[in-house]
Amino acid sequence: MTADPPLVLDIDGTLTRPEGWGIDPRVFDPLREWDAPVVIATGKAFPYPVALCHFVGIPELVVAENGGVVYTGDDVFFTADREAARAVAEAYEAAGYDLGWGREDTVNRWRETEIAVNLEQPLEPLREIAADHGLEVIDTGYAYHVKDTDPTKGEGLETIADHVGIDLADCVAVGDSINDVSTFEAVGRSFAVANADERATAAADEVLEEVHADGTLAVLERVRGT
Ligand SMILES: O=C(O)COP(=O)(O)O
Ligand SMILES: [Mg+2]
Repeated sequence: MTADPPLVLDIDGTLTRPEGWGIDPRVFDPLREWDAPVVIATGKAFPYPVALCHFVGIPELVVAENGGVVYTGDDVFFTADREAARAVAEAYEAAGYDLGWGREDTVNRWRETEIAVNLEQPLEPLREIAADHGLEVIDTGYAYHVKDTDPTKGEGLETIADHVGIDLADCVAVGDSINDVSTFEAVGRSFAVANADERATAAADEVLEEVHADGTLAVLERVRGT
């Protein structure tokens, strides 16, 4: 007997349309019909992956904010220090810079543990201020994330796997950037889409020929029922 393997999917760069932004609608049906848990592991703020699960129509199994927030479907865990990230944002703004998302900033408004900065903003002062506060800055290709070095998507995934009772060795992960490396290290099989950055490409078991959701859809075809 064969069964679909549990999935661990990144959002930006992985479920996106070939042009790089917006969820590709072709992923909705296969994910809703997937016969095993689907974990969404993202750098985005907590409400975004929850909403994605809600609208796809799958149980909410979520690693958000690069591991800073974990939702097992029953319990929420916060595993990083919100105050430190907020202090970095304030110091960056006090130095005359801007997070770059406009006045109402819906990118950070509901963030609980880290801060995201628009890629068009200066990186070096951000890195320096973050380092002064003991935090790191990672570039996902979609934003700079000011975060604790400690929690990762991979650790968040372990929490969910324990709770839901899935074996990480059975899991298949797809991702595109540095924040997916810890996921790739945690699971049995990992795939980097063709648009992935160097770190994700080096960490993945396999690098796909297809970009974005085309890559993810190709993986679903291959691993379905295996
Ligand atoms: O929030 C980002 O910068 C990237 O998000 P992702 O982890 O879903 O690709
Ligand atoms: Mg990504």
